[in-house]
Amino acid sequence: MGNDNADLEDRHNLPTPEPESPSLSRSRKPYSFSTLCATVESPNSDHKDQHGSSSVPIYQTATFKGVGGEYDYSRSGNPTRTHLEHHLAKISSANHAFVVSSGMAALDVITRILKPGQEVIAGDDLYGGTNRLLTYIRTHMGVVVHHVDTTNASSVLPHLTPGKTAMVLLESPTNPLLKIVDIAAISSMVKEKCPDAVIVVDNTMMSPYLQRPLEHGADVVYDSATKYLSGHHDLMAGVITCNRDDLAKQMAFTINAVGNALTPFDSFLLLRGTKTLAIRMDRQQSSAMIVAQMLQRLGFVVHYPGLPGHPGKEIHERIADGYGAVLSFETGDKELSERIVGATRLWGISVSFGAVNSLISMPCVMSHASIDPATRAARGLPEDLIRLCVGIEDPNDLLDDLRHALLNAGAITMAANDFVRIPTAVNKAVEKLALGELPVETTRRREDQEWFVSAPGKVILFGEHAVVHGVTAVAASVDLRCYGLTSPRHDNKVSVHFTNIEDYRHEWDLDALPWDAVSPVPPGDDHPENLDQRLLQAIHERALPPAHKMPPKAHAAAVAFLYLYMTMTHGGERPSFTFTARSTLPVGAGLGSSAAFSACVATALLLLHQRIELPSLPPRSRAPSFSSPGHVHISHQGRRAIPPAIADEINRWAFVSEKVLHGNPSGVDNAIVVFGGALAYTKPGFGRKSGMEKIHGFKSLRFLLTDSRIGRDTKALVARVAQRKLEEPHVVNSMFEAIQSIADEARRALDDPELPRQELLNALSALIEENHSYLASLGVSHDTLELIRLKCSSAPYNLSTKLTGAGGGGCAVTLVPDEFPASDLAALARELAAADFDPYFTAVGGSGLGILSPYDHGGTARAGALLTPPETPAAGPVKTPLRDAFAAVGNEELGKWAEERGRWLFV
Ligand SMILES: Nc1ncnc2c1ncn2[C@@H]1O[C@H](COP(=O)(O)OP(=O)(O)OP(=O)(O)O)[C@@H](O)[C@H]1O
Ligand SMILES: C[C@@](O)(CCO)CC(=O)[O-]
Repeated sequence: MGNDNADLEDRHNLPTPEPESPSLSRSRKPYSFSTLCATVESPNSDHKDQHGSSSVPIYQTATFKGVGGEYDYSRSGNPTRTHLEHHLAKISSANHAFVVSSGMAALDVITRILKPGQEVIAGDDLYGGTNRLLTYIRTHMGVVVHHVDTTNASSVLPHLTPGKTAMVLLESPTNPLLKIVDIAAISSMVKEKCPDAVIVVDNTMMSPYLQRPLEHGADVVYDSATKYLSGHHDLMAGVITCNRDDLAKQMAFTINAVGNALTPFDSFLLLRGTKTLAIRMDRQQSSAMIVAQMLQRLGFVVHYPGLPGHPGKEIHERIADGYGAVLSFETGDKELSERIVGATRLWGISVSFGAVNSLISMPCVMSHASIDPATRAARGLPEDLIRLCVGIEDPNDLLDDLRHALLNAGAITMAANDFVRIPTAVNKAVEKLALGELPVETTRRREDQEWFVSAPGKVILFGEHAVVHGVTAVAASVDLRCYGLTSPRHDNKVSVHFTNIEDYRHEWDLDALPWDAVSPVPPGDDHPENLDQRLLQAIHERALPPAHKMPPKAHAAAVAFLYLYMTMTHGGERPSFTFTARSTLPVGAGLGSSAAFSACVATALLLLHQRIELPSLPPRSRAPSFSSPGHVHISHQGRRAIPPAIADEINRWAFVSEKVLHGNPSGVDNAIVVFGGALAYTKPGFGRKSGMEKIHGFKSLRFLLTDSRIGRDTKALVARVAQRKLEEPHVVNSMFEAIQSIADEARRALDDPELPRQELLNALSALIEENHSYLASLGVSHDTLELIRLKCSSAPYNLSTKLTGAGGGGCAVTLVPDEFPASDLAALARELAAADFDPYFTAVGGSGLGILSPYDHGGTARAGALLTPPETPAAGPVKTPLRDAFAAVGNEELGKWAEERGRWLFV
């Protein structure tokens, strides 16, 4: 037994120390959630480690020596646990946090607030263990428990009895049906009628990263920390947070009295797990969305609040910051579900969720088996329900394994090179569709609305050409964009309209396309590394006029469009629409017009072929106020409105289009135009660390871009360099090595916060000159580019210039120092224009790919900005509210006009 004398007991009533975290007291901008997670601070100066250990030590001791110290017995208090509790209070924005031995122990502590005769209102779709404990307190403690459908906030009202209702227990989203409860609405309703009732929320499905119910009226929140908070399924723990001192005091008493506080070692493990909560959760929920989309596409009834048409989506987005990583789906047949679960290999069959590894289960036979079948049926819990808890594995592996399991179990089959669902006797999805029970959004065809997308161009500062051969390139997006608009047609035709290329139009009868030559890529799969030559040949020979009979640029663009259209087709769906492209970028001038065009085509086709699901608007709870309706660039807390998994998918398909247009692209152009900002990009397969890294400090730089107006062909120039490398490998390779050093040095300089500004600019200028001289030696400069260089470098300008992109004409980029006089810049621009060049001043490092949100009915969108309204019947007259204006608006106004159409979601 511990020392329970009154004095000590008093000390342990409120063991959570007052947070002295700099994040709370500092006057600077508060840290974002992931930073708070990763930085564990001492609760107060008494807890500073004497040796300065950077990880909180495990005080693996039951007792502490001495009298009158802060700690005496680990049941009552332990330094490792104190650190953990302080950390959890900090990330939960709570005044008090307690950690106990499991999530159920947390609920046990909370329900001990109740007294016989009092009443509890709880949801009817609760976790089985919660249900079991509530049944126990009902039968053993004389507490009355009402189960109501809390997804309908007003269902709580009839059971609210002042003086009797002591607790309202909520869970959102519910597990396993992912129903959404309006925590905020219920809280205010309860507070009004029964101000003494304690509102308790089980937040396990979300974790404090995605939802903090204390901010929405809850009094006490608990999490099973066994799940997301720890993340590794290597401990059991429960967390209780609250702001009310009286409740905290009561619960602290119970924890000390019953002795269920978390052990020192588990406290250490949990603290460690919590540090990576945000990063795990980001990955897990983006993969969950991909899995949910695939299952929905196959025709299963999927429960996931991130899917359009989910009944609680809007409420959830108001309260939470993400959709979580648990979803469930119905197959229509319990035995089929059992076969599916048994056939997975990567998805582990297990109860629980929240770990880094993915799990699959059937709630009715596992986690919810403790609820009797009749009650399950009464609460609408389908016996065939499969729950998926998505981990951090590669999403493609997860999709692949699930598809195999569905295939092996006989839930889907392969037809016309695509997976399709095999109807079951009790195919609830089909029944619901037939009965019109599914929400309109789910049933409305994508092609019946207009989709408006855009992508920026790019400027390569260092490493073009060499990047194709494995050298790192440094590049940034430019603020000139390509726009793509799809407008519905109902005549079984698909057409393209390239306004920048002689206003070229072409249409195809969908049935007349060379379908025999296509090998579609199933949704979720990657396009093979090499292009399908058979399809390319068929497109050239059977789908388009000979190249010399149409503008060559339009020919190339049409081939890329059709190649992607046909390769993405699946499930026999062939959407009929017009794709219109317009660009404020000069086409074929080295500013990535092809990559921007490719990204627009890829995005539009992924949407129309239902291969990506557009996220709805970012949750509003912590979103900044959008000063401009056109820029929902960062949704909130540094997370963006288009999730990384979707951006990756768009980037992969944009790369395929680039391959069609360019032959052997490095991938840098499409990466920049999709992800925006500034990147150091290294192509994989050359023994160097590949991938992309964000570069900071680029946005503040100013550049002048000058179009030489000499047309050139990137494909031919890239091929020329490859040929030169074959002929003189030593010479060319040593130039590539030198360019690699230039890129490395530029990155180091840009990343060095201590480097004085002037030194940075001097270093970049020297590197620009050096890089250009290697490109000239590679044979990709041009007389006009040398003339531009000469003009810029002569007095009084003295500016450094290099070619950018493929060279051979196209654009030059000139670094403009901060203090460069505006009058000189204007004079230089005049001089360049007089020599028949086109100078551009454009911002760099801005937004990447954007999609005009189709969900924004009203909001900040201006009147008339709606896309096809929801009531448009699927087969009704074709509505194309954007199309005519898009084609007609002047080039100068295009960017502004696009911005004003509504709310843009960006990568
Ligand atoms: N707005 C557009 N409409 C239709 N096709 C376009 C458009 N913009 C670019 N393209 C396609 O991309 C091709 C231009 O690619 P190219 O690589 O030669 O130029 P770039 O992308 O501007 O330069 P770089 O690749 O060096 O950055 C065009 O020939 C055309 O096929
Ligand atoms: C010339 C090149 O390096 C850049 C074209 O913008 C080609 C590529 O990277 O694909």
